[in-house]
Amino acid sequence: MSSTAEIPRRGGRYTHAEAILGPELCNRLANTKVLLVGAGGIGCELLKNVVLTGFGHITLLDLDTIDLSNLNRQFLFRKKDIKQSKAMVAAQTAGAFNPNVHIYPIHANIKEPQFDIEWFRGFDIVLNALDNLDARRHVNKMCMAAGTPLVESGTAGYLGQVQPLLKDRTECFDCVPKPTPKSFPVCTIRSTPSQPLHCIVWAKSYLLPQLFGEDEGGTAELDDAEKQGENAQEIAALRKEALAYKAVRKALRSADPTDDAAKTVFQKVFHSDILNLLSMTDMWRSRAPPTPLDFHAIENGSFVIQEAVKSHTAAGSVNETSSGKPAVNGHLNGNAAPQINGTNAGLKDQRALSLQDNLALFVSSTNRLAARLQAGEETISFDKDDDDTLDFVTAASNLRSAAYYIERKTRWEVKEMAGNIIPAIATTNAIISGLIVLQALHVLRKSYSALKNVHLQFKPTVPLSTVNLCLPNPKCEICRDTYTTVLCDPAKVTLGEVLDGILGDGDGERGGTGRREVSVYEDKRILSDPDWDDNLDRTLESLNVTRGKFLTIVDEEGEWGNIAVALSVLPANHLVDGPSLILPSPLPKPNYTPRHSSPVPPVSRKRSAPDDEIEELGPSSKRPKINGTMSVPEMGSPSKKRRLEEDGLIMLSGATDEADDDVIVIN
Ligand SMILES: Nc1ncnc2c1ncn2[C@@H]1O[C@H](COP(=O)(O)OP(=O)(O)OP(=O)(O)O)[C@@H](O)[C@H]1O
Ligand SMILES: [Zn+2]
Repeated sequence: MSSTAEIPRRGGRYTHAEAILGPELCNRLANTKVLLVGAGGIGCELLKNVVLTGFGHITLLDLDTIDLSNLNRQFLFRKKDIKQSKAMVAAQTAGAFNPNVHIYPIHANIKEPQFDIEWFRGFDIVLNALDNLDARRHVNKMCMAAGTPLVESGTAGYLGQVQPLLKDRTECFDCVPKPTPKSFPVCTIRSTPSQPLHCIVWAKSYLLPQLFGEDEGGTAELDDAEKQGENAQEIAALRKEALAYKAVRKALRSADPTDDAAKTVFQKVFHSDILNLLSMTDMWRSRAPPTPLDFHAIENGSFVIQEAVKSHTAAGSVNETSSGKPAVNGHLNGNAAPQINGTNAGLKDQRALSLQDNLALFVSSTNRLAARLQAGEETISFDKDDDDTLDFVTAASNLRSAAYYIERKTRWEVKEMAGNIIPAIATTNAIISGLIVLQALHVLRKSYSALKNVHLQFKPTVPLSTVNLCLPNPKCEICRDTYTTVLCDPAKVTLGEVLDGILGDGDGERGGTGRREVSVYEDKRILSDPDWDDNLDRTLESLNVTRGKFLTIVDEEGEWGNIAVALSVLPANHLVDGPSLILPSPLPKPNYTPRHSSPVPPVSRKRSAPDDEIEELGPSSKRPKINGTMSVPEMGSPSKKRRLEEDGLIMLSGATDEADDDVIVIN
């Protein structure tokens, strides 16, 4: 990106901007480099704003292509642009609004390795216009590492928020833990659904991936459920059921036209699996047992769903024939009124579907998805804008609902629920985008006291509220780490070389914090600890630690703060026979907080705890949480656990153990 000196901006299109911003900032904007991440609902509005305000160099990044459903609010796109890159089209459309600005569109995922810390350092400010937590957290971490100011934003229906995030001055995005998305116990989803959403989650997140996703073969979800104390017998039955998917997956991938793959799937999931569950009589003592579905009976309209009387049911049994006609004297218990195919008016998607309709939709969508696999698509995952997957989830969830006497949903409702959709409102996006630019201008002016968290709220009399910014959370694992960068060739440099280089000898000219007991992590993977050095002689590349990733060095004694080492590539003009590793200068010096005023040797400290039954450990919150392949208890690294166990100590882990996070009980 060039930083050409621009001609001073006077008059014309900048008259108003100059009057508001003042000549200095107005001119400075011409050379300002801004990164805009996301060209969706907020992104389109925001791009228009930054272009018209006169930000001179705008890099616009988005991974997606334009979809029909974007056109109602992403006004830089037209119908002819569908399937084109959002970043490219948005740049082209908005570029015409102001010929003095340069827009550099990138069609890519912001998490790709080339967008490393050096790349983020190249911007004066980053503006997020994203729609998911994962990408937001990634950009937050990169901005904290690079020291580049970030303005975060989000909208949901009528609500919106803008939050400026500056390293060391304000909270970062991760200083406050975010609520985890709503989840359900595995057994509710897999055996005992009681709400439409349970069946939709089952169809979208379990059945669709089992049939059309990657062949994982693993049952990690069930292992977790077992650990959490869910019904062991039920888990065993579910394991058996999961194994039986192999044959069904094969049928879907076979090109044999005589194969009735959709029927095979139906038989397994709506008949055999339900029969299996019914054999577990204990499960149905206090709840109504589901009804196995019958393909042919539904097809010819003779299938009757009959639920045992529930205490709150108004009268008698609840019956429905598969064509949708009420049978006997029943009406559906709280269900969508049974509708006969085609008789209820309204849009196609909002039509209530009879059992027969759902069966037909199930067969047709399964066949369409199977044809896609056979045409070479390796895996298919849910996308609310992909009609085949939406039809499949609609039909499968409704069939399951029928088996469990649960209200069925229209395709429209399933789309809303499966896509976690809160209707996007263009006006909300427009207001939030305006506020993002106002906050960005405060950042560029360095008017830090003017920075605010701004909320758009559903209160007609006070639509906007502001909150003063908070200081960083001292325990934050993202913005309290000390960041540094090494430039290296990961194919040649070993983990040990980086570690020794970064820690230095502690008192020599190079500085550093010296040799000490540390563990090294890459994201959630542990790569070494004081008692486990097997990886130190391995190259970074062989450990899959490459450009764009971070090595986090954690002091075993919890006295030094974490060092996060960002990996970048050697400069373009680096000599071929030059060193493969360029260390930062000076070396990073994280905060040092001695835990005891008079140092006590670690071993004697452990041994001298006899009558005190409890020993305090360093703050676990400083450690990256581990829940990847190598599972490490939250309270310490594997070596610490090993050492303590050798000393006859037991580490508590798991939610059921009744002890403080930081407590070890002596056996
Ligand atoms: N990791 C990422 N890298 C780059 N762009 C991303 C990333 N994650 C999300 N985005 C982009 O952020 C934008 C968010 O915009 P928005 O919330 O309007 O979503 P949308 O996908 O356009 O609309 P909807 O979800 O309602 O269909 C999208 O264009 C999306 O492609
Ligand atoms: Zn933080």
